[in-house]
Amino acid sequence: MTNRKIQMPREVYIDPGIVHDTAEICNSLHLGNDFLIVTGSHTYDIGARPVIESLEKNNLSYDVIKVDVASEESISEVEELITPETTVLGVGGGKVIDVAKLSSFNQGVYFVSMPTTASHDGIVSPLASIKNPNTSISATAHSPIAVIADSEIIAQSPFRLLAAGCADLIANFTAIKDWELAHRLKNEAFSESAAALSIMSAHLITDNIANIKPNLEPSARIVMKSLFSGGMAISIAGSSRPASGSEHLFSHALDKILDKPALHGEQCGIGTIMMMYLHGGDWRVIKNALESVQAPTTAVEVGISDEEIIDALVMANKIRPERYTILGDNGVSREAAYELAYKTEVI
Ligand SMILES: NC(=O)C1=CN([C@@H]2O[C@H](COP(=O)(O)OP(=O)(O)OC[C@H]3O[C@@H](n4cnc5c(N)ncnc54)[C@H](O)[C@@H]3O)[C@@H](O)[C@H]2O)C=CC1
Ligand SMILES: O=C(CO)COP(=O)(O)O
Ligand SMILES: [Zn+2]
Repeated sequence: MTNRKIQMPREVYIDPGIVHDTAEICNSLHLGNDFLIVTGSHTYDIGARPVIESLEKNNLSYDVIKVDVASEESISEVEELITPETTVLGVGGGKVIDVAKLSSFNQGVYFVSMPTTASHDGIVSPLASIKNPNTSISATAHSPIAVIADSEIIAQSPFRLLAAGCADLIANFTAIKDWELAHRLKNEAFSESAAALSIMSAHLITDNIANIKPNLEPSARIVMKSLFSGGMAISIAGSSRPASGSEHLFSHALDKILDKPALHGEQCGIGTIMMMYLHGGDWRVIKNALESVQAPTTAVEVGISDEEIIDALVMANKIRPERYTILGDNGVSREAAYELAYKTEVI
């Protein structure tokens, strides 16, 4: 069977306090009695505790594992705890959700996505970004059976994380330009509906910038809804193409170079400014939008040196050679990379 399927979550909840209804929601979906909570060291108290309370109140059994990196190793550790009866609950940031998503997919069991913040657009997507020492892959996994996003928990998460989520969405503007280019130059399959949904998701942020503020539930809801529709675009495309282009390759390159990378969305946002310049678009509009949501736009703000920015720009086209972007087959020269970062005020 070669037909491509589009997967979507069956139920999506974006509500304040919804985490306390985890057991009721799982019961209504007939997800059984055995749960594995995949969470992180920070997110255990914030997100996993109320989940545990809900499961215990309803006499559902559970196990807990904490993971902090999205690597093959953490996926194997989680898989060891999964039985055919397990439903995996991924409670945390992007890395936790990717590990929960891929380990449950590998073991053929259901997965519920429970974000504790709105920092990335993988919350509902069927793909998992996995990093190993030499590779950064976008692995095929599955969509969550349900998304339970507690907008109160998300609103109280550090605003830097929400700003990163906005930047990950603003990156869609250059990701779509790259995808269109690959379609025209390399005949790569292109989905009009996925592209339109991706751009609409980015506009949900740029059109609502004045309403995205710290510690406000309605703000968290706007960001979460935009990440949801951005994730749907990835589902329709069946690849991260609508949300990941040259700006993401730059971010993946930084992840390889840096001991302590900045947030995924922050790096992608800075990459979007520079890639919009390369596309001949209005990079200042991107910079202003990022500034308005308090996302960083310069290397200094994220503690990255000029040299590391240049290294990442030069390395970016080699990260996923099969993903054609404005960086072309040969990438940018060191001199051009310097000009690019300098002219866009990144360095
Ligand atoms: N599967 C996909 O389609 C996508 C995957 N990604 C991946 O997601 C990852 C990036 O996700 P991030 O969430 O930025 O990184 P992350 O998972 O490392 O989380 C960032 C930090 O936020 C903390 N955090 C989460 N919720 C919190 C809360 N409520 N209060 C305080 N701290 C909280 C975490 O503990 C962590 O220290 C990357 O690995 C990226 O490649 C990003 C976009 C799409
Ligand atoms: O981060 C993503 C979309 O925002 C997914 O990207 P990658 O496929 O490049 O890992
Ligand atoms: Zn991203």
